[in-house]
Amino acid sequence: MAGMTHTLILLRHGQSEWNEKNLFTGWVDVTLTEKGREEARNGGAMLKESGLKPDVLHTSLLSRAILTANLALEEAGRSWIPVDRSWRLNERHYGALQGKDKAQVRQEFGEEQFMTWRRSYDIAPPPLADDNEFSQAGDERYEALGDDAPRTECLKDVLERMLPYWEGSIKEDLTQGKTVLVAAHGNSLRALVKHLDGISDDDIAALNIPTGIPLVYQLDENFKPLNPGGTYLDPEAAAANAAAVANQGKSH
Ligand SMILES: O=C(O)[C@@H](CO)OP(=O)(O)O
Repeated sequence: MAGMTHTLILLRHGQSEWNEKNLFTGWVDVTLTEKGREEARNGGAMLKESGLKPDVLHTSLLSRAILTANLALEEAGRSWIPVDRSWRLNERHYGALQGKDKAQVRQEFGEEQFMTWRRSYDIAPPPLADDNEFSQAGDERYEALGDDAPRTECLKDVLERMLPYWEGSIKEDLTQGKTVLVAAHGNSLRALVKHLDGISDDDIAALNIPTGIPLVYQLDENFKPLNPGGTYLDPEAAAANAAAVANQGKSH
């Protein structure tokens, strides 16, 4: 339909137990802290207040995104909407860094290596061994992936595995005129935002997504943002929270 616009809402999960402890998380399935639950409910209240009404939800297979979406939608009075979940929306697999303290990694390997692992576009941490306590090998939710299940990922890998889901399931819902809510993770959402806004491989390093604050995109008929960068429903809180994410590993 000519002139058709689409509404896409991105929501990063609220604070997780490992965000609080400052540990690299990736595919480890940790739950939300009480603060994270509160952030999720606040995000839902912001949605309600804005008048935006998600018609369909897409989440990763990780509990922190699922729980965040559930709490936010309950608050917004829309728990009933249909849901689609995919590993393609999962957080970046953090390889051998999963379970490690960010400040300790920074201290041991230095600022440059730490930031290369955290924010470079195409350099992944070393792979995580299958017998590591934080490995997902053998986790039934990834059974269908077989040997293709990642053991580490860089942001480029995340973008490449996320795109088919964006191009397929999400665009399909948007094309049907549905308001789509995507509840996912810091790095899977960075990948999606990079794609939507055409951010360069270098510039994406500086972009951080805050927890629990809905980021709304209005897209034109070619899925190009009419509001580049999207619009946070609470821009002030989003800026402060994103700065805190950027500085993780620098304290304690
Ligand atoms: O640990 C992780 O999985 C991510 C998100 O919490 O961290 P970072 O912001 O360092 O990429």
